[in-house]
Amino acid sequence: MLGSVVLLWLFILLLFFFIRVRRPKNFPPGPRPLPILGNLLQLHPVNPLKDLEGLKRRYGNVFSLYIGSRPAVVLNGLEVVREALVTRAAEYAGRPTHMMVSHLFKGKGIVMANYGSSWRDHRRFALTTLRNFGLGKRSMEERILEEVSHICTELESSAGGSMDPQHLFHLAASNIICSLIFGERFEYDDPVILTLIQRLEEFTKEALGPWAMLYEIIPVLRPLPLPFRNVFHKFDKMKEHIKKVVTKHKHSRVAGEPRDLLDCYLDQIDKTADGGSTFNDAQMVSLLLDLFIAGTDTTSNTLRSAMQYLMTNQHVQDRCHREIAEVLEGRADASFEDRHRMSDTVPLSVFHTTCSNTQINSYQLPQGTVVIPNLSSVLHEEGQWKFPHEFNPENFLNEVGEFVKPEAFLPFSAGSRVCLGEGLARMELFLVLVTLLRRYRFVWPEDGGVPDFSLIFGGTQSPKPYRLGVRLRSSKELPTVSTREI
Ligand code: HEM
Repeated sequence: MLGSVVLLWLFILLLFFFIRVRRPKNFPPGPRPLPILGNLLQLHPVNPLKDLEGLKRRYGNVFSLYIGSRPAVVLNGLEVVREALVTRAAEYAGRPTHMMVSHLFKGKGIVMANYGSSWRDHRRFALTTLRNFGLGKRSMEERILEEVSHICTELESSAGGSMDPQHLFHLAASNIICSLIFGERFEYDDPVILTLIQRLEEFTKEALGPWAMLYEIIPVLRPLPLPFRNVFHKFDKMKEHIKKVVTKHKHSRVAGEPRDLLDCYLDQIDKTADGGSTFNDAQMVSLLLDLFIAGTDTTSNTLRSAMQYLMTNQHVQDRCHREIAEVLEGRADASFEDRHRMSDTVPLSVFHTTCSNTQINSYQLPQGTVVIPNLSSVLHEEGQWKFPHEFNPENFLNEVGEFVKPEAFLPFSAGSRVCLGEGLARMELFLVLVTLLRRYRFVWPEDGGVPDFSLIFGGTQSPKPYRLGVRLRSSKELPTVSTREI
C-alpha cells in the first residue's frame, strides 16, 4: 500500500517537472508553467501586482503566463496597451468565457458580453440613454447633487469627530446609479440597500480571488460546496432584487413615458418585439446588474482613496479649497486627477480576449487568447509621469502650471471597451469632492494610527479601512468667488 502511494507521488512529481506545457509558436515569453496549475504558484494569491511587475522587468512589456492550463498575455505600459486596445481595437475586444464571472453573467449584459451584436446594441442603448435622457425631467447633475446633500447631512452629524466613510460613499454611489436606472434612492439605514452593498463589496473581491481561480482551473471542483459557491449565492441574491424592481416597474409604468433607464428598456422591448432583436427580459436584468455593480464600488473606492490622500496632505487640501472658486469656473484641477491616478481602482481592467489571430510587437496571438491590460503599470509608468509613484498634482501640470492630461491617464481603459460610465463617474467625483471640500476640512484623526496607503487588491481595489476626521469650515473660509451654488 505504502509502495503504491510513494509511486503515485513520484508519478505526480515527474508529471510536474518533466511534462512541458508548450507555448503556441511565436507567443510572448514568460515563466515556465506547471501542468494543471500553470504559473499560479508564482503569483501572490491575495495581490499579484508586485509579481506582475517583477515578470515585466524580466520579460518585457508583453509577457505571457498560464492561468491553469490557459495562456494569458499581460500588456504593460502605455505603448502596447494603446496598440492593442485602440489601434487594433476590434481584434482585442472580446471577453473570456471560461472565468467564474463569465459563468455568472452567462455572456449577457455588457461587461462580460462577448464582442458582437448584443454587446454593441446594449452598449449603445445604455450610453445614449444615460447621455440623452439626462434622465427624465431631472438632469444627471441634479440627481448627483441631491445625493451629495445627503452625504453632507451624514457628515454634519460627525462634525468635530470622525467616522468610517466606507459605507457612506458606497451608499451614495449606489444611490446615484439606482436613481438613474431604477428611479429610486434608499435611505442610508435601509436594510435592503445595506445588505445589497455588503454583498456587492464581498462579490467584487471574491469573484477574482483565490477560490475563483481554483474554480476556473480545476472544473471537477465546481459542484463541490466550496467557498466559491458563496459568490454564486451573492450574485443570485442581487439578481433577485433586480427582478423584483423589474416586476414593480412593469406594473407601474406608462409606456412611452420613461422615468428611468429601466422604463426606457421596457419601451425598447415593445418597439423591437417583432423579432430579431437582442433586447429581452434576461438581457435587461443582466444590464441593470452590470450598471449597478460597475457603478458602485469603482466610484466609491476612488472617493475613499481621494479622501485619504487629502487628509494626509493638508497643504494640497487647502490649495484645492482656495482654488475651488476657479474650478467652478471650469479650470480642471490637477490634484483631483492625480488622486484618481493613485487610487488605481481597476488595476487589471476587465480581461479581454482576442477575437481573431492577431499580433502585438513581433508576437503572434491566436484567436481566443486571454489579454490582461495592466492599467496599473500605465498609471505608474516611469517616463510617462513626473512622479510616477507618489501623489503629486505636478503630474498633471505643464512647465507653465497649466493643466494637461497625460496620455497615460487611463483609469477607465481605452478603445471600444472603454468604461461606459466614465462621464458619470467623472461628474460624481467632481461634484462630491468640490462640495465636500467647500464645506469641510478633513483631518487624519489623532487616534487614527499611521496612514496606510496600500490598497486591497480585487477586481476593484480599495483603500484599507480608516476614519475620516470631519471639521466644519467657518463661513470666512469659504471661497468668495463662485459661479454656481451647490
Ligand atoms: C471611478 C470610477 C470607474 C472606473 C475607474 C471604471 C473603470 C472601468 C474599467 C477599467 C473598465 C474596463 C474597460 C475594458 O474592458 O477595457 C470598465 C468597464 C465598464 N464600466 Fe467602468 N469604471 C468606473 C465607473 C463606472 C460607472 C459609474 C459605471 C456605470 C454606469 C461603469 C460602467 C462600466 C461598464 C458597463 C463597463 C463595461 C464596458 C464594456 O465592456 O463595453 N463604470 N470601467
